[in-house]
Amino acid sequence: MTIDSTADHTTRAERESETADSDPESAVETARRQLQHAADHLDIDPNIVERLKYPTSVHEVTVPIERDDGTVEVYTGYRAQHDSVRGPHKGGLRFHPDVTRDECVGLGMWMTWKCAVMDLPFGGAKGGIAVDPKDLSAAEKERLTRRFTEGIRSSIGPTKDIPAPDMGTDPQTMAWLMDAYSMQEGETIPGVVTGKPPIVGGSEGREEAPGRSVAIITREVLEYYERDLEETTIAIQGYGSVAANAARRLDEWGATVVAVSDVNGAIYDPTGLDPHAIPSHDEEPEAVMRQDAFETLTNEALLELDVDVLVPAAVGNVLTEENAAAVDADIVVEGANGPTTSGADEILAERGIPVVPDILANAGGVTVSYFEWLQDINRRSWSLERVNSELETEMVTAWNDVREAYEARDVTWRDAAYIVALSRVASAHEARGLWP
Ligand SMILES: NC(=O)C1=CN([C@@H]2O[C@H](COP(=O)(O)OP(=O)(O)OC[C@H]3O[C@@H](n4cnc5c(N)ncnc54)[C@H](OP(=O)(O)O)[C@@H]3O)[C@@H](O)[C@H]2O)C=CC1
Ligand SMILES: O=C(O)CCC(=O)C(=O)O
Repeated sequence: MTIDSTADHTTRAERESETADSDPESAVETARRQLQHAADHLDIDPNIVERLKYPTSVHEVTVPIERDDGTVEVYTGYRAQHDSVRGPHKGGLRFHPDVTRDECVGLGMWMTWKCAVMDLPFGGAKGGIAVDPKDLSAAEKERLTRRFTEGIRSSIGPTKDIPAPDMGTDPQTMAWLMDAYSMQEGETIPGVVTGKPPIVGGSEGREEAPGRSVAIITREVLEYYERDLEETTIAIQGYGSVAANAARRLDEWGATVVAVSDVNGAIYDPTGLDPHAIPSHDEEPEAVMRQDAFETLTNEALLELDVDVLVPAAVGNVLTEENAAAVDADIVVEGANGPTTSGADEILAERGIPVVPDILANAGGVTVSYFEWLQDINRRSWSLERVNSELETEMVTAWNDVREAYEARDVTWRDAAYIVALSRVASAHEARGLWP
């Protein structure tokens, strides 16, 4: 079988993009553009690139649940599996009102590159349910998670596809998923999901890992540009799992975190906030704007603060063609997945503002998920010290791989990370033969 991507006709990706012309750029469009951009720097089979623009499969399930008042509400859930040439599909589950099929496909593609840039033996996937978890009681969330797990049960498993937390989900959600799956399979199978509480096979350090990796990569990029972490001001959008942990680590390491935000807006203090005194989203949703603050700002204004480092770590598509010219940070480190549209990427590159991409910066989450999966298989847990020490090693190794690609070619940091990832994925496809 061959995929003819050179013939004079539009590709499926182009046709799909045309239908979404008037909408803001979707995650899958951004992901495809980024893939093509990086592929243009590499001598790889264009058929492999064409194949990688699509998921292997997308599961869509109807998720009816009984609300606490006895009525039934019906939600839609997805699991998009992008590529598994290097190992089982891996990636988070998102509970958020904006979840769509295309978003899951785009986020699943990013997981493939994220696992490859970290050299983990996983492919990429992402899933979610279009729901506002803040509208549900804990019991309703549990019923939703169990019903969704039943819907996707045949396509997940420790050697097939391993979900994990993402926006709107947490260790408790993962424990319910593990229990629902294990009950149906007739045995306890902790390795079906990562990000669980340690008492049921979760790893120490998993929850704070994506934020820790954002902090490690921020430290490395500052060193690369010969900047002192202790003289660095940082604005962070969001205050969830990724943002709060990044803020706390960076603060402990001597940086000055001057702004953080929740869905309602941002707080700002040019002399520095105390990230440990502000409850994270998991500790108390929407708590940021309830803090006493030197100044409050909108989320949009946070992105335009004059700081050394800007870390968008909440939702996607916040840096766009409309505001990229107003970004006043010297460096952007992506904590969220897909915070920068392709148009914004170009403007920031023209302005000489380095953007360190999500697939490297927040990859600590999936890396410790890999450690968790190993611990589950071996039925032996690691200490927090071991987890953090191995995470540090993996992050610095990946940083060095990306830095070498960056120095070897005239490319952006995003292209450099894609070059590392795509080379590994494409080589695996070539070695296995077309088209696993
Ligand atoms: N969790 C993980 O393991 C990983 C997550 N990521 C990515 O990081 C990002 C954040 O995820 P995570 O920290 O887990 O999410 P959480 O659900 O823990 O937190 C989300 C945070 O974003 C805030 N928020 C929600 N909507 C908006 C908005 N429109 N504008 C500004 N802030 C908003 C929330 O505020 P409020 O409290 O008011 O709701 C909350 O502080 C996502 O892009 C996710 O895909 C990446 C790697 C791993
Ligand atoms: O831990 C994982 O498997 C994936 C986490 C995730 O969804 C992400 O890194 O975006």
